[in-house]
Amino acid sequence: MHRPVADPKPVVWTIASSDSGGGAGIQADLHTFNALGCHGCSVIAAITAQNSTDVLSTEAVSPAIFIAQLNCLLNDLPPKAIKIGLIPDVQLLQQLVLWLAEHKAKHRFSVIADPVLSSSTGVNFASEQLISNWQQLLPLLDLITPNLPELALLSGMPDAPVASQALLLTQAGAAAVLAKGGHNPDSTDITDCYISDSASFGLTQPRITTANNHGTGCVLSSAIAVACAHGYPLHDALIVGRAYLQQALAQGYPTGKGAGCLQHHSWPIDYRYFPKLHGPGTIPEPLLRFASMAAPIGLYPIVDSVQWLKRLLPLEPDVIQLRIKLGSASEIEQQVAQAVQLSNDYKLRLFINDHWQLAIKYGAYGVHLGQQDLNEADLPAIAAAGLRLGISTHSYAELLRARQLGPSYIALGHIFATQTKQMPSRPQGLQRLVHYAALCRDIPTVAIGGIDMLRLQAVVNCGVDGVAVVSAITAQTDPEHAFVQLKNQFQQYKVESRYAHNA
Ligand SMILES: Cc1ncc(COP(=O)(O)OP(=O)(O)O)c(N)n1
Ligand SMILES: Cc1nc(C(=O)O)sc1CCOP(=O)(O)O
Ligand SMILES: [Mg+2]
Repeated sequence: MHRPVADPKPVVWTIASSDSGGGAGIQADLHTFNALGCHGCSVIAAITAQNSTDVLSTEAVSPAIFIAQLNCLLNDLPPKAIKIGLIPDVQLLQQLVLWLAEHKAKHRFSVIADPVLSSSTGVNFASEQLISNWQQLLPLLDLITPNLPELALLSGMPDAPVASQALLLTQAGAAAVLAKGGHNPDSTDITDCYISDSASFGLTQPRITTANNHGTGCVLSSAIAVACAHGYPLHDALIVGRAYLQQALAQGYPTGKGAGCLQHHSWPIDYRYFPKLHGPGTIPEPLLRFASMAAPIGLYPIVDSVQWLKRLLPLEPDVIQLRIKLGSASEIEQQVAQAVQLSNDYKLRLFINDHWQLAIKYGAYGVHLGQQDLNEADLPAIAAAGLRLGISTHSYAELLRARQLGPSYIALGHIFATQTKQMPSRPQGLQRLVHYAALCRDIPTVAIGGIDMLRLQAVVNCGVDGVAVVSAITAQTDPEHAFVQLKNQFQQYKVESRYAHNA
């Protein structure tokens, strides 16, 4: 008998200590790995006798068994990512620095470290020597996630602004720092501050006031490590980590007499749990209102000339886009003017790609803009003119930025490899499409990139409202026939997928 071959689960390690109370440490890390679809392995540095109120005692393992765990796992279960947590022993931390220096480059795993220098129950694990060892670890880390007291200990500049302290850790070798703002008692929101060589931004969420908060740092760093192991870029891993933590906190439960635990659940898809991004090109909340799409998007052909519009408009596309990349300014203007006139004649919804001034001037139904285009466009003018706005996205970070602008639809790309355009990002694939579409339940979505008749049903089943295609129509020997087939199949798959969801 043949069994279906499942995709292998990425392997993630936690190098940390046991929390006998089950809410933090190795125990919380393994729950997080499992809930987010990874296989967890553990390298135990110490055993703590701990309950919900106190850490009563801590005993580190011997260096021999510490190294034996690392080496035996590396031989058989090499990690895609490693999370480092509490290592309350100078000798073990020194061993770890040497071990990572020897193996990290060759095995190319990500290392995310939560420098647990004190427990939430008030126990201080930090000695001068331990802090100095953490400083030696910095150049081996892809990300370090200190809270504010830990950041102060590691930077040695407790009175400097958070961003300056975080910058100091990057100058000492950490590839990136997420300074967690939860210990700032004055705010109803929590803002974490991210700094790397190439970027800095903030992630803000409402503070969840709860006594069930034991292990938050462990869970956040573990969730970030998992998202890295699944291949998400670090920016997106931070977003997934924050959303997972917020969801787990919102559903936390009491245990003993002290702090309760977080509820481990599943991949976060509820927009409520996702952070707001602050940084260049972002606004925290929609300040503009773009007109809505009025009717579902459906099959969405993208063409590069008025000639193509003349061929397809009589076939009544649900929505269509004119995407011109070549020609002089006056040629482009002429094409846009004719295209809008044609779309009015057929009473069909036409989006103009990139050329938002011309779209406003000639009164198109909408404008489609990419992330780069957004930096140059006058969004208030587009909204004031009553045009719809579609925005391209290729990651969680871009998706949150787009959502915060309140557009009429969000494009999710590129799902599969495409020959039509050079893409700087990797294909997203269907699993990510499911997550992105679920995060946009209240706003129409369009999948784009490498979609053809064979892939249409799988894409529709991911829950998108529309599917945008270029070559599946324009590169076919009979484009009109291809369009009609795609449109009909789209409708049929949509009905079937709705039926399947309701069954
Ligand atoms: C529906 C839809 N999705 C994505 C794009 C791509 O827009 P952008 O990222 O601005 O890239 P260019 O199309 O300008 O090359 C799109 N046009 N339409
Ligand atoms: C124009 C464009 N934008 C993309 C994005 O992901 O933003 S993918 C893409 C090309 C889509 O062409 P085809 O259907 O031939 O693969
Ligand atoms: Mg563009």
